[in-house]
Amino acid sequence: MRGLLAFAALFVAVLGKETFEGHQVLRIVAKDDVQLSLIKDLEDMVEFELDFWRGVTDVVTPVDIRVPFHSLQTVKIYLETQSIEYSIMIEDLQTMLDDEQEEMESAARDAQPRNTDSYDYGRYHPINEIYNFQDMLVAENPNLVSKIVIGQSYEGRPLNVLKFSTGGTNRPAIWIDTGIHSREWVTQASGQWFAKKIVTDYGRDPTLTAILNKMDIFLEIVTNPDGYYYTHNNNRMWRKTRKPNSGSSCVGVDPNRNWDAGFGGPGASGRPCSETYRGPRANSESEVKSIVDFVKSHGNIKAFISIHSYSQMLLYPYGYTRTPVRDQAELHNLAKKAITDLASLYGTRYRYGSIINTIYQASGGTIDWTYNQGIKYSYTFELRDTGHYGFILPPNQIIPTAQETWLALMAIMDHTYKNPY
Ligand SMILES: CC(C)C[C@H](C(=O)O)[C@H](C)S
Ligand SMILES: [Zn+2]
Repeated sequence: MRGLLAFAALFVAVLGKETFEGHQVLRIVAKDDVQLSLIKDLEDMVEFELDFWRGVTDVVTPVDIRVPFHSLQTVKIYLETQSIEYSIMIEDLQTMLDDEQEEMESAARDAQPRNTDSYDYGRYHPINEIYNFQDMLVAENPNLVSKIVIGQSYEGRPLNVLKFSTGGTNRPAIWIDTGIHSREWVTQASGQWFAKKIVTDYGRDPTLTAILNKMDIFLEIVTNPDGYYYTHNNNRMWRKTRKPNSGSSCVGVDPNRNWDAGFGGPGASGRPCSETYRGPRANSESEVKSIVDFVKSHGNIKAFISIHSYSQMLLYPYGYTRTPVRDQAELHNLAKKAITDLASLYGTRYRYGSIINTIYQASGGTIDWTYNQGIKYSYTFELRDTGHYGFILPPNQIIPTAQETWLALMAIMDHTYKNPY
């Protein structure tokens, strides 16, 4: 096995594509708070190179950790000697990634779609295909869709935002972003489906038509383009931006810890090698600063929805403090309505609540900042699944995920439309 891994390391060195032979994802369940803190201690054992797919929340919520082969035995002994229960959620990550790659390669051999009707929404697309999709959608719907570039990523890729508008000037608006964490592929895929759904349903669905006759919708599908490109070409597990950190060999900042809301407080890391590294200062990442500048210059955004995966949760502020938001009751009730609508399609069950009470403390987060900007209807989704596949959700779940999520989005957008403020 070690010989194979040495070869894999060589393969990475030569072709620059990280492989994950022998990596396992462990699902760890703490019995009590003592065990929970022992699990949390693993976060600081940097030599294990652990990747927390789902962080420490509370005793009842499992923690999912990707453990590289070289740390597996030590980590399992650490858990077993403390009688901490764990199961192996993914036996060999590379096997799953090989299946995913095979599906993508066979689909990529199909002819390139000539329009957004023949575009395959049921598979994962590389960044150039998503950019082409955006341009086709705009060309096909010139009276409804336009593309604005709100900035550039660190590596110089355009930060494209699709604007859906039926006229007016600076109308009250709804913002949706997907893919700010690049490895959460079901979100960018769902974002493409949402874009097509909007142009398909306008003029047909009375609720959406009413919304778009009075409000605009902004949709940023590839919110972290450098990271997304990197997941396709170098490291499928990449989450952060791709800007180098001075003084460190580790690259990237967590773009969901880089906002000026409780920035630098508990719930983010000051270590550049951490997956939740907050960055040297708030808005240090152009991918974040570009949205900040857009929100401030627009000044009339009424709902802000940032879409992640996985865990099946609908979250509202705050993440950085236990202080409830002023509009907690309304946001809680709306979240309940939204997840009820979501579940009505396929029975997918979501948890909901404030970030800090439902998942874990997270500082410098997107929707904490947008809420503090006065955007009352600020939500974070965590799409499918609850961990069986995690970030490697099979493509046959893309469309069902997008369809059910759309029902929740419509609930939030309709409420925003009917409750102007
Ligand atoms: C609001 C936070 C807790 C969401 C979470 C994260 O950024 O860690 C994503 C689900 S990855
Ligand atoms: Zn995320």
